[in-house]
Formats: sequence, C-alpha cells, structure tokens
Amino acid sequence: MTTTTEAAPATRSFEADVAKLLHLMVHSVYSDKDVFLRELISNAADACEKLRYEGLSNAALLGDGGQPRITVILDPDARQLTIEDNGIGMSEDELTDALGTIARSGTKAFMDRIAGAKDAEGSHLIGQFGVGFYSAFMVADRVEVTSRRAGTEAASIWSSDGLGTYTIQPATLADAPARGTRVLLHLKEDAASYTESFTIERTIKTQSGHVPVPIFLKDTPDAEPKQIADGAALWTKPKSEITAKEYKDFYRSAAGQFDEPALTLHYRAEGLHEYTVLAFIPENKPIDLFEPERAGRMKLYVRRVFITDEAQILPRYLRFVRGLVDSNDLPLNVSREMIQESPVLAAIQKGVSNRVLSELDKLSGTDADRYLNIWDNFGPVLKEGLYEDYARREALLGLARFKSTTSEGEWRSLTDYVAGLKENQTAIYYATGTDLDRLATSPQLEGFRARGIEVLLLSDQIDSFWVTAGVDYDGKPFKSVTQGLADLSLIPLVEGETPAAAASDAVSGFISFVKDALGDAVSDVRASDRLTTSAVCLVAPETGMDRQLEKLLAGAGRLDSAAKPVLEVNANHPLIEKLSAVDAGDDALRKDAAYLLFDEARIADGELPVDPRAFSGRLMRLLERGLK
Ligand SMILES: Nc1ncnc2c1ncn2[C@@H]1O[C@H](COP(=O)(O)OP(=O)(O)OP(=O)(O)O)[C@@H](O)[C@H]1O
Repeated sequence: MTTTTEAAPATRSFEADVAKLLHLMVHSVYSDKDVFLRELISNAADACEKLRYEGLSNAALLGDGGQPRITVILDPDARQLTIEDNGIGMSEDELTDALGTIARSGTKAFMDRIAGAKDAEGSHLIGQFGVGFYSAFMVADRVEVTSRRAGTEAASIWSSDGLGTYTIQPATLADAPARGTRVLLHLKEDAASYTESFTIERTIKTQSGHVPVPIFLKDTPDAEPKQIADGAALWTKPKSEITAKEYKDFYRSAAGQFDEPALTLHYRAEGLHEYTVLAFIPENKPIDLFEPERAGRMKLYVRRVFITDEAQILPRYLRFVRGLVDSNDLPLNVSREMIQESPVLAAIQKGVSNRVLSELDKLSGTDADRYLNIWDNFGPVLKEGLYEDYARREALLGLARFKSTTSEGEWRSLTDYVAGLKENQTAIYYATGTDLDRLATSPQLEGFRARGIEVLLLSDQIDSFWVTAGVDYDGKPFKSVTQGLADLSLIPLVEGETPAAAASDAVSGFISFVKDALGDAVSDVRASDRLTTSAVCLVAPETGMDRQLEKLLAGAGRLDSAAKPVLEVNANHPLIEKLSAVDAGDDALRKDAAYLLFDEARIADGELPVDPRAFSGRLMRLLERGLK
C-alpha cells in the first residue's frame, strides 16, 4: 500500500467523455483484454523517451535514476499488477490533465463511433483501436498511479475505481518512484491470470517486445527482476536479421494497430544525409483517418533518441503511414521548433515522401492485389495530394485507380484508360457523384456509352476538388460529362448505334419555348449530343463549377450562389417529338411539360423538384388529361 501525507485526497469528476469511455471499458465484453498491457507499456516507454530527450538539454533531470527501464511486478497473493517506469513522470497538474480528460483526437473519433455502435460492435472497436490508459479498467477495479516528475521533489498519487470520480493527493517521496510513474492495478477476480509470470511474459514479448526501452519482470514483489525485452531498436538491425513476425510485432506495438502491415518499408538512406526509415502502411483503415485534426504520426529519432512525432515528415495525404525516421545528421541538442526549420529535415521529408510513393508504385506492379487493397483503403486520402502536392502529382496520378463505366467493378489505372482512348478522343471523361451505382446509370453517360467511351466514375468527396485543379494525364485534360458541351460528334459510334438526327424545326421551336418558359431557372436549353435514351438531362455551363462540386459546397454552406444549369434535350426522343407537335396554342400544356422535364432531370440527378407542390400539381393535370 502506498501511504500518503496528511493532506486529504481531493475527489474530482472525470470529464464527461472519459466517464463514457470508462463505462464502456468496465462493461466491455471484449475478449482480448491483453491490450491494456500494451497500452500501459507504450505509455511507460514514451515517458522514458521523453525524458531521454529532455535530458539532452537538462542533464539535471536525469538525476541518479539510472538507465531508462520499465519494470513489471506481479503480486499473485494480492492480485496486483504494477507497471513502473523511470521516465519523465507527471506532476499533480499533469496527472489531472492526462488522466482526467481525453486529449487524443483518435479517442474522440472512437467515442463518436462507439456512441452509435451496438454492444458487440463496440467491443470489436476496442480491439481495432487502442484507447490508452483507460483500458486498464477492463481488468482492474481500482487503479493507482503514483508519479514523480523528473527533477522535482514532489510526488502525487491518483486513484480511481473508474466509476466517475478519481482522487488525487500528494504521496511521500519514499513511497514514490525516484523518478517516473508507477501504475498499480488491483485486478478483478476474473483477471487473476495477469499475475502469472508465463502469461505476462508471453503477452509482453508479443505485444511490446520491440519498444525501445528494456523491460524487466519480477514474478513477485521480492523476486529478482529478469530482463524479458532488450529495448534494442529494431530499425538499427540489418534487414536480413529481422523476421516478418518481428516487423509485424513492432508495427503493432508502435502503431497501436491490430492488423498486419500491408507494406513494410525499411531502408537506410546514405549519401548527403544519413537516416534510417522503418515505415508501415496498415492493412486496415484507422477509424479517425478523416478527422480534420488527424495528422501523420511518423516519429523522428536522432541517433536512437526519440525527438518528436510532430515533425510532419510526410505530407498530410500520407497520414496513414506509420513508423519512424532515425537521423544521423540532425543535432541532438536543438529544440523541436528549430528542427522544423532544418534543411536536413526538409531533405528527409522529401526523400521519405518520394520513397513511399515509389514503393507503392513498385508494389502495384509486383503484387496488384495487395496494392489494390491499399488503394481501396487509402486512395481517397492519397487523392488529396493531387491538388495539394503539385510536385508529386504525376506520381500520384500514376498510383491512382478508378472504377469506370467499362471496368465492371474492377479498378483501372490511367495508363489503362489512355490505352483505350477512342478515335478523336481528346479528354479523359469522368462523372462525379456520391453513389457509384447511381452514377453509372446517369443519363449524361448515354452518348459516351453509344461511342464506347470509358467514363471514370468518381464517388469520393475529394474527387470533385482535384479534378478542378487543372490536372491532366498524358496531355489529356480531365473533363466532366456533366459540364459544358459534350462535343462527341467527332467520335464514331459503336456498331449498331444510329446517329442522332439534327433537331427538326418543330423540336427547335419547342426547345426555344422551354427556354422562355423556364426563364431564369436555367442558363440555357439546347439539343444534346450526349443523350440517347433519356429525354432530358442537366449539365453545368462550360465555365464555372461542376454540378457535383456545387452541391458539395452548398451542402457545407460554402456557396453563396450556384450557377444555373443547362437543360439538354434529346431531339430524337419520341416524347420530345410528340411535345414538339403539340398545338402551339396549348400553352398551358407546353408550360407544364417544360417544368416537368426540368424537374425530371433534377430527379435523375438525385435532387428534389424545384417546387415539389407545383410539380405534383402539374403531374396530376397531365395524368388527368391523359385519361380523358
Ligand atoms: N507512464 C506514464 N508516464 C508519463 N505520462 C504518462 C504515463 N502514462 C500516461 N501518461 C500521460 O497520460 C496521457 C494519456 O495517456 P493515454 O494512454 O490515455 O493516451 P496517449 O498515450 O496520449 O495516446 P497514444 O497512446 O496515442 O500515444 C499521455 O499522453 C501522457 O501524457
């Protein structure tokens, strides 16, 4: 037991989010509870690394606390498990901040997901996603954290049963670690196996065998500590001496993931700058991938000393890559801020970013399935680079894969696309939308189908943005099938398709009538060369935004005024021909028809009629007339 000084413990409530998370942990039915150990050891290792870094500029912090180490102590008789480190430690305020609130963006995303999840799914989510310190409450009914900030003469003890409140009070120095943090778990009855030496040793070796701090195990509080992990930095070993399992274990403990790495990148850059890279692309998508504050987590080491994970070694669109860079050239004794400005870091950023892309490219050739799995997960993120990173646009376009009107659900590269260009085709055509199936049946695609022209179907939000960034591939611009004139007349029809006849005078007359009737609602009404079976469709004017981008911006409240669409009319459609033949004096019918055609085109685009009431009135009038 830890004795404390006289001061009465202060009882405080957890932040609402923490209370929710704890409730979840305590009631978790998740079977793989072992993850708590990985989380606590990872925190202990981080604390040692932070001290190593701060000790560089302030040697006094290190005191005589010895080499960094993590000690795990088992006490089967008392059903207790302790994880102790001699790292940076926490002051009382830091304890309150760190263990009373949730700071991690990932945890917030996790909470949001869990709020809507059913019990079983929630448990599954914990498995996919490390949730830090609080996971201790999966196995413990009370947790006590005694901590002493390095270089200070004060220690505090934080204690909680995970049920809504915690206490915090000063601890006597004699009962606190000389430096660092001791986490004592009072294990639940059904978690007694975590005091078994064999179980703990095996679990630590698998989950945390490669943390860069040595780990010692004491079978009982009085036993001699034995070393169970050497803290050797895996990345410094030659590739030939590292097994696939070692890479996987390292990835899991470093990235806090439970999947396999889909791509492992381990190399040493030599030449002007020397550094080692060990990086992984996960097999699964992390759930916070699209959180606005989600940043890359590549760690920067200098000669094996952890410096920061905020150096933004990789651009934002590679934020799914996990791992580290260990530099030989950066000075150890500069501040994190100075490092940001260092030309050495700039060279590393450039080198590693290029290498990740070139390795992906290589993989796409050597193991297409594995590559496509990566694209499936991270393509929408990589595509952010198409408008953010002009210098690597070419490389990113080479990596991009698309579904298309002719790909039958398979992925196509732009090289594939360009190889299938039709005679006189001068652009790469695409359609953007939110739903692939609906996109594939858009009326706007009909004229392209009739000519066998492949159209890329772009259904990620990001697609509406990069296509407008002046991107081209192999000298061909990207062109939306829902914007401007299709200009398909020069491209031959596939066999069996009959060419559209020019609009007759009657149809031309009707088109002018529709244009007058719709007035300001449209910017033009014209005969179409992109329709073969539908009567009408809407497209965006030649200049300005694509309709899908407009919808996205309007949905996000970032659009003041939308451009008026163009209504295209299929001059050869029987309905249009019949309407064109209606007596010019029957204006009421022709007007209703004009509006109905416009609304019908909106509906085909997944929108509502402009005025749903007026729409149904017109529809009723027309039906009644038809039944007369
Ligand atoms: N052993 C420890 N020594 C020092 N500080 C610690 C220790 N354990 C936890 N902390 C502090 O508590 C904070 C919260 O820990 P938690 O495990 O919940 O998330 P995290 O470690 O920040 O997230 P991540 O696992 O993604 O790095 C840490 O950021 C750290 O400041």
